[in-house]
Amino acid sequence: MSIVCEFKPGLEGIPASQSSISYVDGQQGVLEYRGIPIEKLATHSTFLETTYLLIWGQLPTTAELAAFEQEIRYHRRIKYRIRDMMKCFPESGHPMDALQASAAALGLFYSRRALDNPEYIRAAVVRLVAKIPTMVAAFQMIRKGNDPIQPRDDLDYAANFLYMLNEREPDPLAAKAFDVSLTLHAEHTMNASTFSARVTASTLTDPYAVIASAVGTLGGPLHGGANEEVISMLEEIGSVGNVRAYVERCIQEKSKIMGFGHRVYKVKDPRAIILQDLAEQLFAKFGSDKYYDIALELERVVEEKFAHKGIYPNVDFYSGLVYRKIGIPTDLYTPVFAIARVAGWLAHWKEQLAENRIFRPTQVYMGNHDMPYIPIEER
Ligand SMILES: CC(=O)SCCNC(=O)CCNC(=O)[C@H](O)C(C)(C)COP(=O)(O)OP(=O)(O)OC[C@H]1O[C@@H](n2cnc3c(N)ncnc32)[C@H](O)[C@@H]1OP(=O)(O)O
Ligand SMILES: O=C([O-])CC(=O)C(=O)O
Repeated sequence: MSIVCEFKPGLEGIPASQSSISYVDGQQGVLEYRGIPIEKLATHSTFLETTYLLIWGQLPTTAELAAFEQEIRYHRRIKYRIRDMMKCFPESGHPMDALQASAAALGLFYSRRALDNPEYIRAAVVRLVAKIPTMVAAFQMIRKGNDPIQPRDDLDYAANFLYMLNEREPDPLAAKAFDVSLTLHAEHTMNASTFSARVTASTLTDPYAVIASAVGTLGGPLHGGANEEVISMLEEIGSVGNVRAYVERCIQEKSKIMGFGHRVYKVKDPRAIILQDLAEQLFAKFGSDKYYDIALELERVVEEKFAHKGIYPNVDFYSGLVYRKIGIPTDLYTPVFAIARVAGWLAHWKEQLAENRIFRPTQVYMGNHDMPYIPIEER
């Protein structure tokens, strides 16, 4: 019996799972993790506390959080074989490709699958949350010709990453802004990379393969890769006076304006509002950014031209301006997004395992039937 159902390109509006991890109301601009509004988490929580919330379903007690933070600290280091492997990567390679390969390589060391054992799940969560930032920072050091910087146990998660990246302790405001940005990027319902993670998880493969497949999906310019593209676009526009002509050219050529539009949000992304505020706090302390005025004008002109289509800044629009002020190189913006989204991917991995059925959708076949086989000499 064949079931006839309507094909929806990009599976728009089709539920791919039941989930209690996060919630988005795209008309009202609401995002909640486990029912808690993102604004509250950005103000009161930390990335590691939020990670715990996403993965284990409730906010940790003081003791639970301390134990989790301690485990993460303990597992931050990466094996020398992983560092040596990274030294063989071409310096010109994109850091997202380096991260995908390195995440997959973790499976070589820890691939024993005990997916029904909560201790195995916790160990995999801890290793991935702890080691992904170390791998991102290590590739940055290695491609500059330096040895990776060892993590520092006296620094918290965000400050330690910035330290490993720049070889100096970050300013407290920069570290705080980075931590908030990680919280904002940690999870977002059934986006492309999370869907990819859940499909991979549903085959009961190891969690390192799950994360590697999600990293590969996040990198595309229509998804997490847009944060890097936004800065290239602001560079190309060059001045406030060029903004209108740039938008008009995009309309004429039917090309996408990076950092705008979203499958779910039809208003300004609530995370973009918080990121813009973070950027302004950083500018107030460390001086403004010449691209900020261009970004503001771009937002104004896009709203004028596209409000009827519900196209507003998404999470990728202002994040790059925050990262630039913190001193993160442009091609690390998407790996930094991945550091955060690992939390959401792992929450979905765990949720998928709890009620697993392998993903195996169908297709609408558009080809021919019963075609003749034409011998090669007659073609
Ligand atoms: C973390 C994240 O992944 S956030 C998203 C990051 N991606 C970007 O910023 C890239 C730019 N944005 C886009 O490409 C899209 O808005 C996406 C991929 C985010 C969402 O795509 P979809 O839901 O498939 O929307 P779709 O591409 O069908 O666009 C719907 C309409 O809005 C227009 N539109 C959507 N986004 C944009 C944009 N950024 N610039 C110009 N027009 C746009 C489309 O041209 C289309 O117009 P039409 O109906 O007249 O043909
Ligand atoms: O939800 C989406 O489609 C894209 C995404 O990951 C996000 O906005 O964080």
